[in-house]
Amino acid sequence: MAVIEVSKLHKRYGGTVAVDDVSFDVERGEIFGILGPNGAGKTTTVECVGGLRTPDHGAVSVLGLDPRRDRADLTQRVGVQLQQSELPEKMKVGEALELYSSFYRKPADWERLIDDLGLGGKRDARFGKLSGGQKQRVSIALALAGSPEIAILDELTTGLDPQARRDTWQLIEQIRDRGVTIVLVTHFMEEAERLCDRIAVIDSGRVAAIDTPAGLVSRVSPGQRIRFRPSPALDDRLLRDLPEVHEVTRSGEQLAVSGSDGLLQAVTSVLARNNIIAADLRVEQTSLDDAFVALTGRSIN
Ligand SMILES: Nc1ncnc2c1ncn2[C@@H]1O[C@H](COP(=O)(O)OP(=O)(O)OP(=O)(O)O)[C@@H](O)[C@H]1O
Repeated sequence: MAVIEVSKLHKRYGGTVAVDDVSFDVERGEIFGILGPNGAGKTTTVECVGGLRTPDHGAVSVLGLDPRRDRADLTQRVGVQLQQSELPEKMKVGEALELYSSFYRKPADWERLIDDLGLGGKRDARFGKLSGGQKQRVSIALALAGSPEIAILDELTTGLDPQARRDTWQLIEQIRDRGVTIVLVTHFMEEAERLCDRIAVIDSGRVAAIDTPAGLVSRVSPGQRIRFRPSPALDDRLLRDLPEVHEVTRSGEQLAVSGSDGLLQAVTSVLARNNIIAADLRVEQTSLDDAFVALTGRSIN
């Protein structure tokens, strides 16, 4: 059952069209990713979903409610953690959670929440003294303070080190396991691939595709890519002439050869016949990065 329905959403700021005819549905219980580069319109989209912005056109329904008209009801049922949510530096973690919980009709047990989020020892710590990862945990805790059915999390792991990012991913999975539907805005491929059940790829305000991570990857022509350093150096034409080879690119001494199934065998046979050793040989499968490039014509970064 869809808990969020967005249809032909459109929003412009002066001369900039930020969101251009965006449509998608989010099913109950899933982690739905909104993936795109900076400026793609992701934040504007989720702000419209959360009732924080008014679309110019289009329809948004969240748990059957209109986010603008029914804002008071919606805030009781949808937790929003937006980019750069900052608390006063001197505020203590426990004070912030207690205050936020008081806004809700059915608040979560905030003491348990801070324990669950690994912040038990930080209850009396001031927000300004926390690490980046701890601040993110507090902002997740605040988004969950009202026991929401849906949590909207925007660029949650930007600025975190790889370990803190992985810890945050685990947390998000735990939150989903409790039955909360999650909308996750991100520009990290790995994050989207690891966490999301489905992803809307957004570029320049438009939806380029919506699918599971595996479904997005399978839209790109299936094939293989191999990388190696030929020793001695090799004339690229030997490889380009093979029917299995689509493309040969060179970066310094390293060659990247992409092509269809059977590529590895065809290339290694040519190398063996010509007494060429393939040093540092790696075989790569098509990734979400490749899918993104194929869908949008450019890399996310
Ligand atoms: N309040 C605003 N006033 C004017 N332009 C805005 C405003 N907010 C966003 N924009 C512009 O709208 C476009 C979409 O911005 P938005 O923040 O929604 O994208 P995003 O995908 O979330 O990017 P980021 O990841 O950098 O936040 C950008 O070109 C941005 O500069």
